[in-house]
Amino acid sequence: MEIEETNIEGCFILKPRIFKDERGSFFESFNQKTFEKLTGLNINFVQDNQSISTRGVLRGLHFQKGEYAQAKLVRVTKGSVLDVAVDLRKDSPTFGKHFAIELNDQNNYQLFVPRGFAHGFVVLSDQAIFNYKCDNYYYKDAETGIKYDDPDLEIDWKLKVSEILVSEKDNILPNFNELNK
Ligand SMILES: Cc1cn([C@H]2C[C@H](O)[C@@H](COP(=O)(O)OP(=O)(O)O[C@H]3O[C@@H](C)C(=O)[C@@H](O)[C@H]3O)O2)c(=O)[nH]c1=O
Repeated sequence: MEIEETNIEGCFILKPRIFKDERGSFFESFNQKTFEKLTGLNINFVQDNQSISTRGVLRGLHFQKGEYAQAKLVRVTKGSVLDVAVDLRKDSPTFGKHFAIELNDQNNYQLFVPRGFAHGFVVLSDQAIFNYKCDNYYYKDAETGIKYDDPDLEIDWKLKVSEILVSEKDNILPNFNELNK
């Protein structure tokens, strides 16, 4: 496993060591000891999630408020997505900036998104299976987010607007500036 810190402090790309042989391939998708050694973090993941989506589906940008905030370790086990993490830490030099990366079933990269971020992804392949670990439980009443096409965030989602499909809930999320009032 190799690790790369992104332009946003605390946000890491994890690149697994993939063993290939005549049968196929193998990699460790999570190893607590390695994760702690490489990130220097002591995170206790308590929930694993999976979603399946078709091309153009955009889930996000989501986060849970206050004490319900979640750090996430995200990856794609089928297909390809553009994954985006937006820094919402008010004291951060990269507040309001985002990091975007293509995660797919070829590179098997994982993105670690700390607490204090909004997170979302759009599916670039016909279908994608998205898997992630969270360090805090889902809590419906704490759910919120930012509208994916927020003008201040300037995220390039790589697809045409007409190709993007969001849930009703995500379509009425507030803008970034409303959040900061
Ligand atoms: C996220 C979540 C949803 N649900 C339920 C609520 C709802 O009925 C159904 C679908 O929920 P959503 O529409 O919120 O699912 P989704 O849009 O996939 O939400 C996820 O998006 C990505 C980008 C994230 O970062 C995640 O943290 C999470 O917010 O699943 C749970 O039971 N547990 C959970 O942890």
